Amino acid sequence: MANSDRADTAIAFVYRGTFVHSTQQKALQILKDALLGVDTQGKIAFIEEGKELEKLSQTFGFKTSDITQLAQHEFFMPGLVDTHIHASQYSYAGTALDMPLLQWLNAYTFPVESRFKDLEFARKVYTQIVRRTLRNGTTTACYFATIHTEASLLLGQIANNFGQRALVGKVCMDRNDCVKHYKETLQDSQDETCRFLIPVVTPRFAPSCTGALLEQLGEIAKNNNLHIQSHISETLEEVKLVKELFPESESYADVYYKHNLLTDKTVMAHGCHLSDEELALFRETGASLSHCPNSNFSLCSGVLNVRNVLKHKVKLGLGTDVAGGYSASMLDAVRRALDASKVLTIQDPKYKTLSFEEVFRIATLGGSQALSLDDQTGNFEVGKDFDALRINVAAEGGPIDLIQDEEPKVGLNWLK
Ligand SMILES: Nc1nc2[nH]cnc2c(=O)[nH]1
Ligand SMILES: [Zn+2]
Repeated sequence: MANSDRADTAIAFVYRGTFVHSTQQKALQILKDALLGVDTQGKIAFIEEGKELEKLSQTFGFKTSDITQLAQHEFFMPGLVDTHIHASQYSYAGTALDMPLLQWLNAYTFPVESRFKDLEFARKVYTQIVRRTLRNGTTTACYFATIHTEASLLLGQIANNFGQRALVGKVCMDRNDCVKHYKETLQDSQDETCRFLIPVVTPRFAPSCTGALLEQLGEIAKNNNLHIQSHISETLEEVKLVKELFPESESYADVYYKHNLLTDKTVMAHGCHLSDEELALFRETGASLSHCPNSNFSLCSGVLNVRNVLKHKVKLGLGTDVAGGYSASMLDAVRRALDASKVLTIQDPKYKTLSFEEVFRIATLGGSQALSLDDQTGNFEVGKDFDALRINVAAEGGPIDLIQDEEPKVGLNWLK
């Protein structure tokens, strides 16, 4: 839209100062002394250099006295996007990390998740996780809830009340031999997914679902153009199990592909052990991956080769994967993603370690692309929602000690 068209929309806020974000071309762009206007719909009306003030105030009809000036040590950045987090597992985050995935699910996860039929318990945990992630700077989250529809709806309501952009999945699973009461019938899973208002179609992962359920979920997603989320190739043991359960499929990715669950609105967590052929299938279908390094280390699952994912041009976001990941902070996910990349460099010195700038992009713009929300959020482009964090690196009592007379640097320490 041209500025002259945008001028028709009333401006609600104008900010002047430093803006830090990512674009397709630049992993990290720092715009100093920029002017950003937000219209009454919360959308970015303009972002231009400060020297354009006169022209902008005439075009958009705001007074210079209306401008909010950021302080020297403040900047705006896009809200962080957590592309994979189990809201229902928050109550035991930071504990129970002494087993690999399949045993961990049976020993800790399923018993806790089965408690979410109790709406008061659900309200308590879901309120805490939404509050906590917002405090950590997560403005968009793609949540797994549990198999309980009412509690899953409650999570959506709580996120909405707190102003967090949330995709919420009622977990679907009609196969669970370990905690026998924590599963649904095929019919219930299908009916309850349809009853759920803004669902992300959420088969837990292939081992928890019969082929018949995967088929139904693929149909529901297709007929309603819905987002889809699940897990894939997190551990080698899981990959082997999927081979046994779905012998007719060529690969783990093929199981989802055959059931219409790999689409351009699909986000799959982990993918540590995907082959190049499977990555090519992701690229072809437009499906994306959520990299969850804290979880991958904590459950000893594997190390995702992010360079290879990017080389295959597969959309990629970051996830905390609470409670496989022990931290609900996306800043932690950024740090762990860098650690994971360094592990690969230690193993093979020719491996090009990810830069901080690249991981910043994956945590913001990459996440919004992975969730197919990049027309609304992810960076400061005109027409997108103004979805931002105002960072003050010199905040009273904050975690950073500034060295005087130095230019503020953008690094890993701006959020705690
Ligand atoms: N990390 C993780 N992996 C899974 N695979 C299937 N379910 C889960 C889960 O709850 N957490
Ligand atoms: Zn997960």
